[in-house]
Amino acid sequence: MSWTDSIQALPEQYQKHIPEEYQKYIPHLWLLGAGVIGAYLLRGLFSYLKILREVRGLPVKHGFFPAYEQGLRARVPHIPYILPIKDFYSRPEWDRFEKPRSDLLAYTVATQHRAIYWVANPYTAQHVFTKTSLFEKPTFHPRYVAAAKFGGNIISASDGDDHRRHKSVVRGCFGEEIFRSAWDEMDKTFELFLDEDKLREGGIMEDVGATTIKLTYVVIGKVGFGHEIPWDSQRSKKGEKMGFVESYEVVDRTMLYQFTLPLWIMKILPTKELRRMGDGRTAFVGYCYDMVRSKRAELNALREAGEKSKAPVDLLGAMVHAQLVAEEEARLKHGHEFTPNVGLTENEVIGNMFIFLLAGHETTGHTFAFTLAQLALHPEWQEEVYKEIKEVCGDEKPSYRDVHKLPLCLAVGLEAMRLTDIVRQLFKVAKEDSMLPYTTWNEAGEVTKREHLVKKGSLIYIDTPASQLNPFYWKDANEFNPRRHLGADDARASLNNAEVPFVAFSMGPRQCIGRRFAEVEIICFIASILSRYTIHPVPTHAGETKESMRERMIGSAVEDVTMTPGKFQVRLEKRH
Ligand code: HEM
Repeated sequence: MSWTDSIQALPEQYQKHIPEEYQKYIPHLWLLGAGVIGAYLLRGLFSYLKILREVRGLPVKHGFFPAYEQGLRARVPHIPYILPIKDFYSRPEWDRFEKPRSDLLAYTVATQHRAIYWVANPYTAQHVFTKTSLFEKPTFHPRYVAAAKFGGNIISASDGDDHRRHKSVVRGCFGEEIFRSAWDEMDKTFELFLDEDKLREGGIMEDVGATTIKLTYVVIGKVGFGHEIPWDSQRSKKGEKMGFVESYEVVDRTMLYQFTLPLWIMKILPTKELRRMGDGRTAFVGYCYDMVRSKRAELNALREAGEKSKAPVDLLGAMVHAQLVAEEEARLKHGHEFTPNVGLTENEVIGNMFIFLLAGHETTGHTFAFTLAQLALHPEWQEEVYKEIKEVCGDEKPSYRDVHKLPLCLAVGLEAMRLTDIVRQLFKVAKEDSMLPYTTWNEAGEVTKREHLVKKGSLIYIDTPASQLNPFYWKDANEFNPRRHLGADDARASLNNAEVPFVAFSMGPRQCIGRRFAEVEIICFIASILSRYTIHPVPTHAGETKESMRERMIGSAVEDVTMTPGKFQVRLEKRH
């Protein structure tokens, strides 16, 4: 029997469903299918060989699937060559670069037809972030596609016109009034926390990560959406429509599902939890639309009455306000009422509010937790910060007017973030062929500066945690030393004054637009807590070593959407 006969013989049970006159084509279909698969494999092979040539000269690791995705790599098992998690991810993060003695690594991933580079050099990172003619944001990446689910937004916007359009409105949100509001709300929420958790006179802060995330969540609820969020969660009765606070809480708690599952899946699958997620999303989006429309009507009414509106003190109001300003400017420029394509659509305003909720509190809440852990382990820095607060505020309670005078309060937060980076993976794609600088070193630690030719289309992953632990750039990289963020004049921590480029907020035109907002929250929180309390670790047994406590408090953190602290306690002792 020839091989075509045998192919024809194989799917016999299916053949009877196919009209007889077409049965003779079956072998051709098989051949066509085999040809398509063969062509795909051949293309894969050629592209793989091309990539191997491109990455020659660098330490290279191979894998079949992209086993480096944050949120995935800490959860799935290591399967050599198929899902080689351990080749792609290490803790401490610098280890992966230390062993091959290079702060630039290359990966080939069979399912991705492009070279992939990992950067752990802060200057290379700065180069990639700021050379916008050479590198751009890969908005095709699933992370950004998912983030656009609730409406186009600044984080998912492509570099250039689209990003500029979003930024022109979103930038308008982050003015002095909003920063003051962030301070005042953080201050109020800190007092609420002391009362609710009965810690006014000191005591054990039970689950530090869960508490600090609540603090920033309450603050973004008020400063983002203008709503008072209670300390404890709310639940509507069966059959009742969710109120804003409950829907906000449901969406926030299930953010990963909200960005990955379509609404109809949540509605049809018969699990209570998924249906609750879907109901939460529907209610939350509805409230956002109502809020945007009523804010717009309110501000428009003021404009028509010829009254000047006050700068809003919540982000949603500020965004609607900034949108109206963009439309007004276009009107003045073009001289007519109709202003199409100016600023953001209503859908995009909602999309950006989701981003504020996503980016605006988990990041800062986790930073607070790691900062408390570092301070508990370094009482000497608590005293330094206390001295700064006393010199600036005396016996007065720290307030927003002191925000520029408390650099060390901010620097402890930045240093905790350097040692435990929060966002962790930042991506770029090469727009052109260009040279990427990097460093190698020999056994004796002698450094050689090199360059590697990166071809157009390659993916560049900035490994922010490893960049911030690179010992060839950061002096005593594993030491907790907040002063390294203050610059030579020991003055400002916030103006990229660190001893080498600090990449936790990214850099260049796509750097974190909420950075100052986060910084104000950090300064307020640290000044509030350290002006009144000293912070202490809670050992599990007498004589527990500092190393063991560090491991429990910081080393137990796991990667999720952001770096998430494990459960640990600290003890607050009231100062007298
Ligand atoms: C410690 C706190 C924070 C950290 C570590 C942080 C970090 C980052 C990083 C690394 C990026 C770049 C992301 C990328 O390129 O994919 C980013 C972007 C962004 N962040 Fe933050 N962030 C923080 C707080 C905030 C806050 C409080 C807000 C808003 C209230 C915010 C809003 C944003 C927005 C809107 C972007 C997109 C900027 C753009 O693409 O132009 N972030 N953030």
